[in-house]
Amino acid sequence: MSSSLPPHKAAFLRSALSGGVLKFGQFSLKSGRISPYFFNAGDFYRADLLESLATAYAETILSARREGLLGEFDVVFGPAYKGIPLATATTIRLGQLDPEGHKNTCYSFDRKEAKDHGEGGNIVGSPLKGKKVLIVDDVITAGTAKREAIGKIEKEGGIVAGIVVALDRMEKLPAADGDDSKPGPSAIGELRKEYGLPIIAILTLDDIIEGVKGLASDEDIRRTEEYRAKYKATD
Ligand SMILES: O=P(O)(O)OC[C@H]1O[C@H](OP(=O)(O)OP(=O)(O)O)[C@H](O)[C@@H]1O
Ligand SMILES: O=C(O)c1cc(=O)[nH]c(=O)[nH]1
Repeated sequence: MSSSLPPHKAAFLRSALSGGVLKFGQFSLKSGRISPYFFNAGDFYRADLLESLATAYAETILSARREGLLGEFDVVFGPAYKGIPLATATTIRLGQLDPEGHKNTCYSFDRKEAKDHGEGGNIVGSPLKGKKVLIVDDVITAGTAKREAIGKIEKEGGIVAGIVVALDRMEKLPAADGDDSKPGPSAIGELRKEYGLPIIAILTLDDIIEGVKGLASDEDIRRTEEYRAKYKATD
């Protein structure tokens, strides 16, 4: 493992590789692109992997707070479905790593379909009214799911404080005319501009390429570098 990555990034990358969460090969993305690498946060389902995932999110959040990149928040919100374990595990870990700052931090998540019996509604966990809410999710591909989550939180009276994701793929949005050779912004860049929110990633594609040297094959790294050169966003 390259030592140039900060320890929490290196540890996260190591467990993503050992748990098969980060894979190299040939994968079709939501955008239709064929990618030589894929990161499936849904594969962090084993106790040790989930613990390392929660640690990576919590440490990234705490270090962003220390560096002034992220403001205060009361609630960690995970958009259904894959965001749900991320939000609950991150909330527990924040409380363990920084009890003074986070023993009262809450979690919340949405239902994909509103429940019309029992307690009803489409939010589970902490009420959001008047609360500062941090969204945690796995990746941002087009930004659609994050826009939807922001809409739901604001509808409940919450104030979105920022977004934390596991991976910034650093790639440009697909061009409307299908011509991917033109330069363009990333979905993360567009969301930052649109909402003026801090958006923080545990790992970027640059971190992956740097960190997997010696762990992935030269061929996988070369194909990933080629992919980065082809699709890298301008922001
Ligand atoms: O639209 P974006 O903001 O770029 O994000 C892409 C999202 O799409 C997927 O989730 P999906 O909404 O398919 O739900 P899931 O968590 O149930 O898989 C994926 O897990 C990301 O969270
Ligand atoms: O763009 C996607 O569809 C995508 C890429 C990735 O690395 N991981 C993921 O869950 N989705």
